[in-house]
Amino acid sequence: MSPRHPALVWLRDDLRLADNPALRAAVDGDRPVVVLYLLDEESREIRPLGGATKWWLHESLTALQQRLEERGGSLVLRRGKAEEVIPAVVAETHAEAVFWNRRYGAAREIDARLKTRLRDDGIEVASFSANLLVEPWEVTTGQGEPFKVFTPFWKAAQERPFRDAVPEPREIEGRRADGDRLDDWGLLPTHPDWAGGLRETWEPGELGARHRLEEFVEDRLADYHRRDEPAVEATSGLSPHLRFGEISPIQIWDRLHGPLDGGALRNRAKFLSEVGWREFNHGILFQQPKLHTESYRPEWDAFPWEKPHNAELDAWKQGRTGIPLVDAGMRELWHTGVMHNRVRMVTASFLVKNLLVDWRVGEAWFWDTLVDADEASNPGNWQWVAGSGADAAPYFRVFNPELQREKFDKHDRYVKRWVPELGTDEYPEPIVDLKQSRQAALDAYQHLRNS
Ligand SMILES: Cc1cc2nc3c(=O)[nH]c(=O)nc-3n(C[C@H](O)[C@H](O)[C@H](O)COP(=O)(O)OP(=O)(O)OC[C@H]3O[C@@H](n4cnc5c(N)ncnc54)[C@H](O)[C@@H]3O)c2cc1C
Repeated sequence: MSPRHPALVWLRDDLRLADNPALRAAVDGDRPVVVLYLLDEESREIRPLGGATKWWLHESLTALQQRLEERGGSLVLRRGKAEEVIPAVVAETHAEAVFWNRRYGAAREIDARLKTRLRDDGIEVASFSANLLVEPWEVTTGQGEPFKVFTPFWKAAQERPFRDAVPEPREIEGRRADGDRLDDWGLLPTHPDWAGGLRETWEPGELGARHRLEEFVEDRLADYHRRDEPAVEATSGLSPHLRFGEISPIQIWDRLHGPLDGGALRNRAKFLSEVGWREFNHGILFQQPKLHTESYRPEWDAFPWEKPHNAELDAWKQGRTGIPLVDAGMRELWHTGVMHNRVRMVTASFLVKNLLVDWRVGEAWFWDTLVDADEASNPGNWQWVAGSGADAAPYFRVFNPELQREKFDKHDRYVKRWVPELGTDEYPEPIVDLKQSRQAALDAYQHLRNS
């Protein structure tokens, strides 16, 4: 009998066994399966991971490796340029098929080129919808154009039929191949090890994602109407799990349409609409793959940003601006790898509007420090705050961090958690006058409109 040739499953932002259409297709094909994760920091279309997402990736791959092994599979780790490594692994393993789940940023150009090349070599290649509820090209206006405004987008998206979740394989006929040792990739910080707060906060991996979803639905969804209050634990904390595809939005959707009690049921639509913003941002990324470098609305590239003042920028990054809500948020980010959504808006607005720093500078800091940093939602939201994005907040809407604090953290519970020295001599004076800097921002905006 001739040897059976394997199928290669190339995992990217889909580090899960359940509802993984590419993995499922390979297992169902009655062939041995090589499961590969490739760390590509070299291809032009790839944006290398920041420090916090590298930490997460290490932990998530460790968890995935274990789950694959429990089912008879294994995880092959390779590093390098996708267009060199994938054909090399195909050749080494004599794979006759390659499967992957789609991505939506600039890297899809790599996928398109590889698909053509492998097919030319006689390899079966298939890509799957896995990480969004609907494919961006399926949700269009009556004129067939992509949506630029969230509300009609989300309405149209929900009218589309969603795919069914696919079951997790119970057994995998794994085929081994040469690969790297995860520890040799150096994804974890060492000197200094700044990841203590991340370890305290998170359980990366598919099982962690499932626990988080279940715990949210059972304990916190009923409070989701208080999601804007940073001291209340009312949101899901699912963003990094979604970022790495440890859980799919279809799994979330299905769970939210399963058993729910009254309070949770009342908040379901609002919660799902936030998941809808993730879809919307991916649609925007699909239209504009250079979302982190170019303004979605090109006229914004003429905005007169100030050259960042190093001392001010450091104060912002380190949470020493003398503006309590901004400082609390920036410290939460450094410690936990996330920041509450409302506080993200406030800290971003402060940088872009009160300090007049180009949104790209803040986006890059978040990219390095957020565990949920993703190519669509990070630049999409920064551009939303700056005013240059799709369905963006108008530029003249400058968040007043003191009013936001009064409204959403009335008793300073959140601020005091992160800024315990508030009210003592140790706490710095504000680095800018909020009123004057707001006016300077409005003047700069007027300049853009007149130009
Ligand atoms: C300046 C700025 C930068 C941001 N950068 C990111 C980022 O890199 N990655 C990221 O996932 N989110 C980003 N967000 C959006 C949002 O802050 C986080 O998704 C949210 O705080 C995650 O917490 P949660 O999972 O508890 O959210 P929940 O309220 O429980 O929401 C559920 C899910 O919906 C999605 N979601 C919620 N709000 C948004 C939003 N505004 N845009 C897109 N998706 C959303 C997330 O996947 C989230 O996990 C950013 C927001 C701002 C203002």
